[in-house]
Amino acid sequence: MTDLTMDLGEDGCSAVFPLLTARLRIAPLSPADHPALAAAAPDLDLPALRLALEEGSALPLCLRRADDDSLTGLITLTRQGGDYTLSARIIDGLQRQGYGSEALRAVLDYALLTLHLPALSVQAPPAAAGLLDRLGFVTDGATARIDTAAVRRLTARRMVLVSAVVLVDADNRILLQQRPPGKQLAGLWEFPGGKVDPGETPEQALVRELQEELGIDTRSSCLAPLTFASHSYDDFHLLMPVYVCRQWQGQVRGREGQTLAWVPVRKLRDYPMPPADIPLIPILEMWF
Ligand SMILES: Nc1nc2c([nH]c(=O)n2[C@@H]2O[C@H](COP(=O)(O)OP(=O)(O)OP(=O)(O)O)[C@@H](O)[C@H]2O)c(=O)[nH]1
Ligand SMILES: [Mg+2]
Repeated sequence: MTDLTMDLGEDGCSAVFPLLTARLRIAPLSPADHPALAAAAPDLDLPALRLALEEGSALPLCLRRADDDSLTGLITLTRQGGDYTLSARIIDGLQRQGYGSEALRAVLDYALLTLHLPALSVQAPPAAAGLLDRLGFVTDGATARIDTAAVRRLTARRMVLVSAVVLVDADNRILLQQRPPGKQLAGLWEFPGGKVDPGETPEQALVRELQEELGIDTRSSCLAPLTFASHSYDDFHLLMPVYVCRQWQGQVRGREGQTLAWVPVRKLRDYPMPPADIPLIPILEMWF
């Protein structure tokens, strides 16, 4: 039998949570969630959920929007004997916006491929049949069930290699650029860089991208490996080597219409970044 809360430390922290999706942060229910949940879903028995969480027999996961932290829903994994069930609740007024499937993909991935639960079942109202079918559930009467193989098929993603660079100026500030409207993750602040083309090394890709995006010249020898990001987006897995560069020629300018900002490392958290970049912040805080 699996302790559903095994990834939670004594302080409720964990290396796994929050699970991040394109729009959501998914984290175990905490007392700070109670007021919003009680207001949005008064029928939920919050004390019982907290007790089950403390006993390790249930893992209630709160869904909050990453941009404004507003409550979106609750997904609960429950152990009953040797069986594991799932229930999902999207707050009234927020249904049919894709939050359910976005969150369920991440939670199924976590439950079956990280916690290694063998299978999960869900009480399936007829209205959810289409969604559950798309996710890979097999319906039998009022119950739908999904197993590890189906979740692997659901979450299989192509690997995309992207090189990025932390450009550091003489005042130890770091260059961020804002993703322009119309692109994926528009409005978020990222490190310059881009996809590695076939036949290119990650360093060659960066030298090219820095010229295309910022109009500056540098060389592979000026790019020192710093760290990497590895993150599953809904439709691909991003693997992103991150370099640091302090030497280049030319004046940095946004050649693709993007807004630029030179940011002292202590201010990085003021700039909303793509989920893949969040784990990079403490590393930069340590180094700069
Ligand atoms: N450059 C860059 N890309 C990032 C970062 N973080 C992150 O998730 N990505 C993701 O990596 C993917 C590729 O980046 P990109 O859009 O810059 O690729 P690109 O320059 O080749 O652009 P293009 O495909 O529009 O020609 C995007 O989905 C982007 O959201 C980051 O810090 N820098
Ligand atoms: Mg780019």
